[in-house]
Amino acid sequence: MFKVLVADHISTKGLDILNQEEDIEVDYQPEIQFAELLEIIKDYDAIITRSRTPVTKELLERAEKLKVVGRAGVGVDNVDLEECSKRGILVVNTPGANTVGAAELTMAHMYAILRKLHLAHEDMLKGNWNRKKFMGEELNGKVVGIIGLGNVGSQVAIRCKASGATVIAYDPYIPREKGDRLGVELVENLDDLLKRVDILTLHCPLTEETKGMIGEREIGLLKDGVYFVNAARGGIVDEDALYKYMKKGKFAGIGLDVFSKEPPDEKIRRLFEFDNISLSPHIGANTYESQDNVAIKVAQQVINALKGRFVESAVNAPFTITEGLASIKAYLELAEKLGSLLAQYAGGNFQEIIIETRGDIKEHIDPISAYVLKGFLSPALDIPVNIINAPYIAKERGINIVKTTKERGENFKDFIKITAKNEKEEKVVGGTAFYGKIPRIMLIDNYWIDIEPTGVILIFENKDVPGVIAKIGEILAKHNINIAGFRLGRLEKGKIALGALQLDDRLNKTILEEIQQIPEILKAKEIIL
Ligand SMILES: NC(=O)C1=CN([C@@H]2O[C@H](COP(=O)(O)OP(=O)(O)OC[C@H]3O[C@@H](n4cnc5c(N)ncnc54)[C@H](O)[C@@H]3O)[C@@H](O)[C@H]2O)C=CC1
Ligand SMILES: O=C(O)CCC(=O)C(=O)O
Repeated sequence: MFKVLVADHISTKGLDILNQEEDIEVDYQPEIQFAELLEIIKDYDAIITRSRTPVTKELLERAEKLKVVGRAGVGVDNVDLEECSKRGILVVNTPGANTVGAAELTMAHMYAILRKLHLAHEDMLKGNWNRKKFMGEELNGKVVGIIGLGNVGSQVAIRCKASGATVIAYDPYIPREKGDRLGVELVENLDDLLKRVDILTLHCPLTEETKGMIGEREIGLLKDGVYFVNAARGGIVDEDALYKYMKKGKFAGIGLDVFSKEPPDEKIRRLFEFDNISLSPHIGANTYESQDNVAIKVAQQVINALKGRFVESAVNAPFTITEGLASIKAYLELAEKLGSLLAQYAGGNFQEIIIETRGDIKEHIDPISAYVLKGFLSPALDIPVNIINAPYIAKERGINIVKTTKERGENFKDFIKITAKNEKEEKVVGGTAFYGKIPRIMLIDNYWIDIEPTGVILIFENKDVPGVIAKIGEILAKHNINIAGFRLGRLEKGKIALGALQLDDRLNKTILEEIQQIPEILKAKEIIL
C-alpha cells in the first residue's frame, strides 16, 4: 500500500483518480503547516504540493519512504531538486496544464494597467465619476517583450499579436523556428529587447540563472513610461530596484502576480503605495479549468511513478522518460543486469566506466547508462539506488562516466558494452536482446558467451583442459544443486576458458570454496542477477 500526502489544495478530479487506486491511501491535508509536515512526512511514499509548500532539504532528510514529489503546477523552484535526485526521489510536474490560466491572467494584468481598470473600479466604488482621469493606452501597436517563450510565453505572444502588438522575445533555449512559427522575433541579446519594448512580461522559470535577471541595470535600459508584468516568479525581478524606479516614475504601470516572498513582507509591500499597480496573490493558475487539468495530470503521474510505469514529465530524471522507452525495455533490463554483473564479478573499485551502445538503441544512451549505473552501484551500497540517484552517486564516488555510441555491429545489430577501468585492470561485459525482447549476456572480458541474465550464475575461469566441468558438476551434485544451463567460452584451445553455470539454488561459502580449490580453477564467483 502506498501512502500519498496531498499537502495543498488540488481539484477533486485529481483526488478522485488517486482514490480509485486500491493500493493507494490518500491523505488530503491542504492546509497543513510546515512544522507538522516535518513530523509526519516519514510515513509517506509520495507528496503532492503546489507553490505553498516548499520541499526542502530539511523535509527530505525526514522523508524516509518518499519516492515521488508531485508538483501540481510548473515551477519547481520550491523543490530542492538536487537533494531529491541524490535521494533517488523522482520529481514530476504538470507542464502545459495551467498554461492558459497563467497566460490569461498575464493579459488581464496587461489590460488592467494599460487602461487603469483597477483604479477606475476603486474610484467608482468611492462614489466618483471621473471619465477624464482614466485615459489609457492600447495594446494595439505596442512592442511587447517576452522573456521565456515556453508554454505560457507562447500563449501570451499569440494573444498580444491578436491584439495588434508586435512581439519580440528573449529565450536562449528554444530554436529560432519556434519564434518564426509564432511570428515572434527572437532577439539574441536581452539588453536589445529591454531597450525596444513598451511592455515587458516575464515567463521564464526561477533558476540560478534567472534570479535577479531584471535588476537595476536592466530596468535602467527600459524606456521611460514602460509597462511591466510579472506572472512568472518574484525572484526574477529585483523588487528593490523595481521600487527605486517606481519612485522615479519610470513605469507607466506594473502588474504583479508573484513575489519573492509569498505572502509579501513589508519591504515588498512598499511597492503597493504607488498608483497604477495591479496586484494578485499568485493566482495565475487559479482557474477551474487549469486546476482540473493540473490535478488530473499530477495524480496520473504520481500513480505511474509509484507503480514504476513511465511518466510524462519527470523533472529530475537523467533522461526524458517517455512511452518510447517501452520499446527498449529489454535493453534497459539488460543494462541493469550488465552493471550488476560487472560489480559482482569484477568489484566496484573502478575510476572510469565507459558505456557504449551500438545500433538503433544508440539514441537511448542516457536511459541505458542510468540503468547500467543502477545495476553497478546497487550491489555495493545499502542505500536504495535508482535511475534518478545513480548518476549522482557515481559522481560522488569519483567515477568518471563516458558514454559512446556506434553504428550497428557486425555480429549483433544492437549491443551494449561496458568497460570498467582502474589503474590496474580493465573489465568488459556486453550483451544484446534477441528479437529486441530477450536479454542475453554475450561478452565477459574477451570471452563470447551466451547467458540468460537471471537467477544464480556461477562464473569461473579455468585452465582449458578436460574434466574441469565434471569436477564442478560432482561438487554441485554432492550438495544437491541442480544445473539449469551451461555455457563455455574460450579464446584459444588449451589456454584459458570462461564458463557460466546457471544454477537452481544458491551456493554457500563452503561449496564455493570447494569449487575454488579445484586445481584447474583460476577464479570462481557466484553472481545473483
Ligand atoms: N503565476 C502562476 O500561477 C504561474 C506561474 N508560472 C511560472 O511561469 C514559468 C513559465 O511557465 P511555462 O511557460 O509553463 O514553462 P516552460 O518551461 O514551458 O517555459 C519556460 C521558458 O523559459 C525559458 N527560459 C529558461 N531560462 C531562461 C533564461 N535564462 N532566459 C530566458 N528564457 C529562459 C525556457 O527556455 C522556456 O522556453 C514557470 O516556470 C512558473 O515559474 C507558471 C504557471 C502558473
Ligand atoms: O498553483 C500553483 O501552485 C502555482 C502555479 C504556478 O506558479 C506554477 O505552476 O508554476
